[in-house]
Amino acid sequence: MYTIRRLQQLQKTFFPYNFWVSQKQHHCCSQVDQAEPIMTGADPVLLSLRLPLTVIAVLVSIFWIYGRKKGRHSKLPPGDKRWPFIGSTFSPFESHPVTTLADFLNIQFFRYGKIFTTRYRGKPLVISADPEFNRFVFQNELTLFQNDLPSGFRTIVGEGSIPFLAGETYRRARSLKHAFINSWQVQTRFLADVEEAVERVMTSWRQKSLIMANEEISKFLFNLTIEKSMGTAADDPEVVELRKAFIAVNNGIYAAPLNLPFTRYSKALKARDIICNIIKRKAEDRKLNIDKMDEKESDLIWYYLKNDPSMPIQSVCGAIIGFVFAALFNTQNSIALAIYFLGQCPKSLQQLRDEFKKKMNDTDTTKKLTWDDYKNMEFCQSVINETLRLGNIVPRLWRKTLSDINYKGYIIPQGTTIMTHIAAMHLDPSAFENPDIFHPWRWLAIKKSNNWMPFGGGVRHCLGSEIARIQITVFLRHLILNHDYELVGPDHPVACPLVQFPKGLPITIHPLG
Ligand code: HEM
Repeated sequence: MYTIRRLQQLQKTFFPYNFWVSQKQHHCCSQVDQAEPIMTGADPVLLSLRLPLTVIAVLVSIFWIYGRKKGRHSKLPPGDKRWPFIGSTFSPFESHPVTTLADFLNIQFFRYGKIFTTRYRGKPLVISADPEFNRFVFQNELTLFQNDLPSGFRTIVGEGSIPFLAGETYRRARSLKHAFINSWQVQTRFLADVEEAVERVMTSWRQKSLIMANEEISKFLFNLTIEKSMGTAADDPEVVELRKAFIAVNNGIYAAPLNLPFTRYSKALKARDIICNIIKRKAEDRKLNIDKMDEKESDLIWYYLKNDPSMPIQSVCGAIIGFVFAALFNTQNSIALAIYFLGQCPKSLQQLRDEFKKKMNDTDTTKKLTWDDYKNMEFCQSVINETLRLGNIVPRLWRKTLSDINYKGYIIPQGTTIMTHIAAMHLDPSAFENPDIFHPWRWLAIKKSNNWMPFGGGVRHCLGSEIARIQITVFLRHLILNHDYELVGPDHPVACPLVQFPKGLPITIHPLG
C-alpha cells in the first residue's frame, strides 16, 4: 500500500527495534552472570521471588489458553498480536505531525494491508483504513456495530450525550438535535451573526502585534456556541467560568484514550459538575417561564424543555456538553489548520482571496456574504476539503461488533473493538497523490473520494458539517480579504492524540494596501 518513499521513511523506524533487540540480548547475557549464585541456592532475594513469579506464569498461561479457546471460531484480519495483555495499547497514540501517521500504524499497514488486528488493553482491536469496510461499519451502526468510545469519554461527557445512546433513545436524540441544528442554520440571522462575530475578532486582531490565533479562534467560537446551546451572552461574566470548565473537560477527553494523566481526568470531572450546576439553574429558571419562549430566541436548554420535558436533567447536561464539544473543538481546529496550511502555501491563499473578491464584485469589500455566494465558491470548498483531509481533526472513530461479523472471509467475533482509521484513509497514497502535501486543486479535479470521511459516515454522520463549513468560510473571508498574514515560527500542528498547536499558532497580520 505504501510507496518506495514511504518504505525509506519506514526504514528509519525499524532501527530502534534492532537497537532494542541488541540491548536486550546484552542485558540477558549480563543476567546469566548474575544468575550463577541462584544455582547454588545462595541468593535469598531471588528465592523469595520464586512463588510470585510462578503464580504470574500460571495466570499468564491460563489467560493465554482461555483467549485462544475463545477466539477458536474467529478468523480475525492478520496482525501482530504481540503481548497478550498490553499489546499496542500505547502505540496508536504516539505524538506525530498531523499530516502523517504514527510509525506504529505505518509499519502495521505496510506488513498486513489496510485491515489488521492488534491488541488494545489486552483485547483484540481491528484497525481499518479500508474505505469499503469502514463504510460497511458506519452504515450498519445500531444493527451490527455500535459506538465504543474509551470508557473515560463516557464518564466525562456523560451518559445522556449522543455518542453513548443506542436504539430508540438514540434515534429520538438524533432527530431532536437534527431539528435544532437545522433551525439554527436556516435562521435568517445565522450568517449575519457569524459575520458580525468575526468582524469583532478582526478589529481586535488589527490592534495586536502578535496574535495567538488558536486561543482567539477558540474564544470566538466558544461565544457563538455557548450562546446557542445555553443562552449565555458573550459579555456575561459566567462565560469565563464556563470556558475554563469546557477546556478542562476537553483536556480530560484528550487524556481519556489512555486514562492518563489522572489529574487531568479528575479535573475534567469537577469541571463537568460546574457546567451541570449552571445548566440545572438555567433549566429551573426557564421552567417558570416556559410559555414565554420565543422559537427564534431558543437555545438548546429551551429546546429540550419544550420538546422532551421528561428528559432527566443529567441527560440534558450530557446532551449539552456533547453538543458544545462536537460544535466547538473540531471547528476551532479546522479554522486554525486552514490558516496554517494556507500560510504555508501562498499560491492557494492568493487564489482564495481572488475568489472572495470576485464575489464582492471586486470593489465593495464590505458586502455581506449570501447563501448563494457561499454555495458557489468552488475553490473555497476545495480548501476546506483539503484542510479536513490533511488536518485529520477526527483521526479515528471507535466501534464495537454487536454480533459475529463475516466480512470478506474474516470472522470478527461479537464484542470486538473496531478502530475505523479516518486519518489513514486520508493519507493513503493509493487514493491521494502526494497525500502529505496541501494541494486544494486536487478537489477541483476529483470532486469527491470514497477515502474522504472527516465527518464520519452512515447513521452517525456529523449533524453540523454545514455549520462548520460556513463558520470556516466566513472566518477565512474576513481574515484574507483585507489582510495578509504570516505564520510566526511556524508552529507545526501535532496529533497528540488529537490536533494541537504546541505554541498556540502565533501569527501577525497586516492590512492590505
Ligand atoms: C469541522 C468540524 C467538524 C468535524 C470535523 C466533525 C466531525 C464529526 C464526526 C467525525 C462525527 C461522527 C462521530 C461518530 O461517528 O462517532 C460527528 C458527529 C456529530 N457532529 Fe460533528 N464535526 C464538526 C463540526 C460539528 C458542528 C459545528 C456541530 C454542531 C453544530 C457538530 C455536531 C455533531 C453531532 C451532534 C454529532 C453526533 C451525530 C450522531 O452521533 O448521530 N459537528 N462530527
